[in-house]
Amino acid sequence: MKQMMFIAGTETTSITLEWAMALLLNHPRAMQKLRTEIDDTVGVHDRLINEHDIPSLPYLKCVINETLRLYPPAPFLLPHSSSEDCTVKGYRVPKGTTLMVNVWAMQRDPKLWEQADEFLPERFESARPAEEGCKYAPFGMGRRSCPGAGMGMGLVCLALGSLVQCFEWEKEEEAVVEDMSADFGIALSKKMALEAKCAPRCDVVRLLSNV
Ligand code: HEM
Repeated sequence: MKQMMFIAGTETTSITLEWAMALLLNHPRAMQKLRTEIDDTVGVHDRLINEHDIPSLPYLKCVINETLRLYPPAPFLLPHSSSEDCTVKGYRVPKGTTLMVNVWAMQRDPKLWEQADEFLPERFESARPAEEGCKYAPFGMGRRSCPGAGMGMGLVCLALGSLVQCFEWEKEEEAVVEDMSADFGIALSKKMALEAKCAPRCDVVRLLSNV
């Protein structure tokens, strides 16, 4: 069980972080808006962002929700199996059928989302992910949805928030950052591993030594 939680919890969070950083590097206005929110709420020099700051950082959550919409780390969720014969919208599903849910397609469906392929974190400012019904499900749905959703969001918030709070970021190689193609499999990873340059904006060593 411990091993399963480790596997399920590490790749999903690291993949989300990589996509989020790539999206922010390609959208400097969003990067600046996020940095301003963190600077205004947490500051730059005195302390590192911590879990108590997360409720006061709505745009950080919008950025992560929008990243999970465009690049859900588990694009087909996990395979499920019907426990009974049933009929769904006229389709007969015999007991024992393996069911895959294509959340990647649902979350980019232009019938469900305006400017579906665009990175617009602001779309989550008014919408609450839990109220988006079946069109937004990066953690799955129902009884077998991700038990680590809260922890996963918290980890990505802290990791992304720290990277933006502590460093100035620049693209290393335009082509690599701008190429947002994905490797589709059980996990949706970035085909070209992200490379970026960073420079400390605050006394990172002193701040980290206080952790
Ligand atoms: C951004 C972070 C994460 C994302 C996007 C994510 C997403 C998912 C998804 C889509 C599923 C399958 C749900 C389904 O098939 O309906 C799942 C299952 C699971 N996740 Fe996560 N996850 C994340 C983080 C974590 C963390 C941090 C942990 C644990 C520490 C975790 C533990 C698990 C476990 C144990 C399952 C299997 C649940 C079952 O089979 O009933 N996940 N996750």
